[in-house]
Amino acid sequence: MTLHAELTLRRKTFRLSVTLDVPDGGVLAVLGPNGSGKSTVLSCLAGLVRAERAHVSLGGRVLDGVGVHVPPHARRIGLLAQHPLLFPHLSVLDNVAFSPRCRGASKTRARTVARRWLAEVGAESLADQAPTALSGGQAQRVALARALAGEPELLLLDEPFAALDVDAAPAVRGVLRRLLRGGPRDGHGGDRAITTVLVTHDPLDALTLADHVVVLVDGRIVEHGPTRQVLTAPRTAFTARLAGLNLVAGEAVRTGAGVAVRTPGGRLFHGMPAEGFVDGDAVVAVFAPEAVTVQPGDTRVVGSPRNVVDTVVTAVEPHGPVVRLRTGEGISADLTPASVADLALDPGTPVRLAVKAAAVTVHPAPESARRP
Ligand SMILES: Nc1ncnc2c1ncn2[C@@H]1O[C@H](COP(=O)(O)OP(=O)(O)OP(=O)(O)O)[C@@H](O)[C@H]1O
Repeated sequence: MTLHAELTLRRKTFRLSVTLDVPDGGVLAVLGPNGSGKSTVLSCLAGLVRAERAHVSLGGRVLDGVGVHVPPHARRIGLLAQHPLLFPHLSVLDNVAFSPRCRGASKTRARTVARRWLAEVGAESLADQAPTALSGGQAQRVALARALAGEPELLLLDEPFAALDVDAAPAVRGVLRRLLRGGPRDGHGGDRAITTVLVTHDPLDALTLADHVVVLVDGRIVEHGPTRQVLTAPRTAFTARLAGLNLVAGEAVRTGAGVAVRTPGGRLFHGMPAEGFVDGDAVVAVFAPEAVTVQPGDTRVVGSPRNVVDTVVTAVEPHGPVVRLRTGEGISADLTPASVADLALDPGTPVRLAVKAAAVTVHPAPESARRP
């Protein structure tokens, strides 16, 4: 079902103002720093929190509007939170059967539906267990089965892997990926994917599960678009950090071959324009930590890197097979452990960073950065 939502809410100093659209069967990821309003958006959609102004419709059915506020249980929305919150006094099977029972199914029919959904999430063998006997990953799979057994028209996922340990998360992630990407969804063996809003802190989950993403900062959407596009060409520092990219913001200065970003401190950062700019446009330069070469602070630069930054190391962190160096200019660089040892890099070490202009892409800054 197509979701359209316009939500406005004020809470002391926090103000939320968002518009979301998710096509039928689409998966929208909501990313954002702590306190940016992600959970509030889900609570409003679920009907648990009432926005001051809301227009929410699902497949044309108005859930919130002028004089309309459909209560949570009548919305046909499934919610999966970080913690499974299973009913401790019911068996696994009856936890899942609870959803169809709420929709009026007989006990026998509800249990048949529940068994089918437990099989869908690979938990059929747990049917007779008590929730207290389950591991975190098992309980989350059962909670997912319960959310889906109600045949919701919209699925809300609030950091569904956040409370799982590293061993349990991949299995639940795999189940969700399969379910969100097709598979029996409508209770009658059809293969319609369910419209989903996923709140996550993990860019990989956004990339593997969601078609589109919105980035929420301080209750406002600062970036939106196809997931891969937003995460490979971030426009805000938050998204760049999340995507593991460097971002330098400033105003455009056209140069002979390309464009440079003049930072508020007056530094020029040369790159390749992603689109046409005029001088003074608000822009961001984006480049990968692998594109940054690191030399001792007193090195003469050889070759033709257009961007040279003298700074100091602030942190040296393991990052998969490489070491990520953070520096005083907010620029990160990836090096091999051997290079870090050769260069004797520690916090406080002066370094000279170099980045070729060809490795830097310049994008327009988001609308919010243009406002005074
Ligand atoms: N029950 C509440 N009463 C008052 N203020 C609240 C309540 N819940 C959240 N807030 C405030 O509303 C704002 C948005 O919170 P919300 O939990 O939606 O953010 P979030 O993006 O989900 O954060 P996180 O990633 O930490 O879960 C924050 O300023 C928060 O302090």
